[in-house]
Amino acid sequence: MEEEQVIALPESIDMAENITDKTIRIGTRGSKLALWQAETVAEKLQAAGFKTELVIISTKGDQVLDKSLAKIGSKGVFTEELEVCLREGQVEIAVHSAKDVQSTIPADLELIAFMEREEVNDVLLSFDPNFKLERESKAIIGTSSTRRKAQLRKYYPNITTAESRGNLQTRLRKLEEKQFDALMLAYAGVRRMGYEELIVHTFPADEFVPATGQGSVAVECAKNLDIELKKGLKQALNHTETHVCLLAERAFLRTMEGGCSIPTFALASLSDEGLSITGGIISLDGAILLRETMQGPTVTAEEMGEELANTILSQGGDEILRSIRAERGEQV
Ligand SMILES: NCc1[nH]cc(CCC(=O)O)c1CC(=O)O
Repeated sequence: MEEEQVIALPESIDMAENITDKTIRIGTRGSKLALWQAETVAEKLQAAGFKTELVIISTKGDQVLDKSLAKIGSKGVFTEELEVCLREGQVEIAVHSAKDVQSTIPADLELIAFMEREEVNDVLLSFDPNFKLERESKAIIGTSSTRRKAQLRKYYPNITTAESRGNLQTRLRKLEEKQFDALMLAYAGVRRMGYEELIVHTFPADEFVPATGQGSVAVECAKNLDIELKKGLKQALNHTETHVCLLAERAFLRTMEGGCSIPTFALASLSDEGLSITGGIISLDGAILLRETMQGPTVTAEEMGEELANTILSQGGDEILRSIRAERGEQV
């Protein structure tokens, strides 16, 4: 006897039709790099069947260009206004450079995806193709990052740095105007903007360990967004390997209570043996560098990040943090 054929529509198809009915409004900053990131997210979502719309939102980090980030205050300068829109339901998701996202995000919001990471290195750009960075170089390098300044002071003691806040186009204009000889940036942004031909030096990531999250794009949403929709978005956007690495790095940053204007750094990577994370802190003058590497199974990513931070703090990292905060007149 023939078996009766029951053709049940798989639940997932049903669900997919439902969640893709709604247009996903994507909140983004308006800089060229931010738009590149948001468009990449939109393309991935469209490939998964979603309809998308970009909503451009200006942040304090875009508006205040005459102060370094350390002076504006490190918390959420590039993310706060986007988070307000998530909360008020004006957008379903917000897209950020993972590096710009605070280590602890507000309780009513969550990070649902980290996109596949680009090469993590910092690079130097110059309009002079013969520009060479040597250990004794006396060049002026444009950067406003406390981490990059401190690392330069350690490894290139004769270098001078000059401020270079603003979006990548603004910084390139400053380079063009010869406000400095070379401009230091994350390779990820340079690549995404198509400025690779100006690269004259690539810093090795073991000396110039990047900032937490460098090279990855983070996607944030309100916690109370429809759970099936969240699942669908995560499936379309999240890169599992990058996610694991960022969990470890972000746990490190959270435990260090660093924020983006403190010269901490962390970089995790995956291999057959599991997860490896290198991280630490450097004093502003580059004189004291604390850096450690830990290895372990991927399931312990967050614990490893925390343990690494506690190790660094107990080796004198807490002292470095205290003196940086005291110098800035913050409460210690
Ligand atoms: N804080 C600015 C910022 N946020 C993300 C990037 C670059 C792209 C990335 O790392 O994802 C940059 C510029 C830079 O550091 O050169």
